Amino acid sequence: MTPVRIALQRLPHGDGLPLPAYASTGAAGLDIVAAEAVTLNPGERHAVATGFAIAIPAGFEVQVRPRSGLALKYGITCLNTPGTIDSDYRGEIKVILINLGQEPFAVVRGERIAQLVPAAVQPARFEEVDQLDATDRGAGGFGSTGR
Ligand SMILES: O=c1ccn([C@H]2C[C@H](O)[C@@H](COP(=O)(O)OP(=O)(O)OP(=O)(O)O)O2)c(=O)[nH]1
Ligand SMILES: [Mg+2]
Repeated sequence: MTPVRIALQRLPHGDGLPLPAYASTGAAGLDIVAAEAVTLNPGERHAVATGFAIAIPAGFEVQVRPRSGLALKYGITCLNTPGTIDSDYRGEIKVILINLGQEPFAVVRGERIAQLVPAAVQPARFEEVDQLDATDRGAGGFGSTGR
């Protein structure tokens, strides 16, 4: 599939850092690195700078997702996962990391901290009605089909 082109502007503190990049041929996400060094104590969160801003074409979004290795080994994840980058956002991309582990975690500048997954957006319009159509499930949810 032809990749969608996303313009990227490097910010001064992003100097020398690699661009978002796929770590393998079939990777879904492009890994992004921290533009700052910060230590997260257990339970602490921080919007980690990436040193770049982007202009996503209309009709697309970019999701910010955690890396499973950091989550499994250190309890480091994205608090708002998946983070949503709107196509009209022109500020710096930040990664809201939280340390759910037991030990302090040092984010090193240049270390891969998350991944970006571009996705098509389906616009919708909510229309108020008096009655919804009936289904077998009805209002059942939250474990209604069993554990
Ligand atoms: O992980 C994230 C999530 C969001 N953003 C930026 C891009 C996004 O377009 C903007 C707003 O994000 P969101 O809509 O999730 O947050 P909000 O609390 O609704 O803020 P706003 O009122 O600015 O939309 O913040 C990031 O840089 N990283
Ligand atoms: Mg919003």
